[in-house]
Amino acid sequence: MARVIAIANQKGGVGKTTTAINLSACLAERNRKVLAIDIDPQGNTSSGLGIDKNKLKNSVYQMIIGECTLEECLVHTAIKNLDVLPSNVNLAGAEIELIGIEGREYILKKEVDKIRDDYDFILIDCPPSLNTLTVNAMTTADTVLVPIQCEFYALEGLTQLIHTINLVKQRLNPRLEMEGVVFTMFDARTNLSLQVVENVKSNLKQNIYKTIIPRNVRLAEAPSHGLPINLYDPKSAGAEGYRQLAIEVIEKDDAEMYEKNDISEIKYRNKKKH
Ligand SMILES: Nc1ncnc2c1ncn2[C@@H]1O[C@H](COP(=O)(O)OP(=O)(O)OP(=O)(O)O)[C@@H](O)[C@H]1O
Ligand SMILES: [Mg+2]
Repeated sequence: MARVIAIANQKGGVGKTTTAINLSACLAERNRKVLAIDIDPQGNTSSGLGIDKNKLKNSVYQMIIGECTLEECLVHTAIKNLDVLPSNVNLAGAEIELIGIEGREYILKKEVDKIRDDYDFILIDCPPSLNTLTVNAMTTADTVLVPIQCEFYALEGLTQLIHTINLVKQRLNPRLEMEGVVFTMFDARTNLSLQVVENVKSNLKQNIYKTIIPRNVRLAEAPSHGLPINLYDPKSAGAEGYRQLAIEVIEKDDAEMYEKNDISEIKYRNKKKH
């Protein structure tokens, strides 16, 4: 059954979408079946994976307001093992349309529950706010992955985010856990990047991924070609970073599954390795 990871941070421009695109693609490259869900009206995960977001008949918006099913908005990308639920600017209207609708926090979960068994990982790219769409993602998810940009204001807003995660856990999704924090846009030439990493490590009790994503211009260029980094420039430092992160995410997921001692799942995964 898929591990569902919401990629969230209400701070803008910290690398949520870049992580959603490239972690999805690097997990798919390791033979995991992946669904990337774009619930940001900016639709950058969709376009970054080569989907023409303005030509969609069905998107997450139609699914959220009940006009289509998940399967009707699913797109199989040209990348092996990788599907996308795309979004576009229409989704910006959903927030208002959902006001007063009972169970609006569970709309995404109800759809995703139908296809959980079809994937190994489902990654949800959240918008830069703690709105109904982000709450839908957290209600659907098993864990929340928080990208943190290596810059001076890195920790700003993190308390609020952790508070929101705890609220969702108490009231809507008791299963929800913190996946961990991943540092993005690390610049080895500056002391500031190093200071931010040290500061966050000493202040945060959450799991912190060992992999640190470097600042790499190839990562910024890749979306304009509609390609993830492992296809756009497989030898770049950015590709190396996201491949390493994918390995860590798989190892964490495997370790938790072994802890649960789920024999059928262990057999299934052992087969995937070969
Ligand atoms: N490691 C990196 N190296 C270089 N550029 C990066 C890196 N990660 C992200 N960027 C660039 O930084 C900008 C913001 O990244 P991204 O869109 O992933 O952030 P975001 O958190 O999804 O933003 P938003 O909050 O608007 O959704 C983009 O232009 C992206 O190409
Ligand atoms: Mg984004």
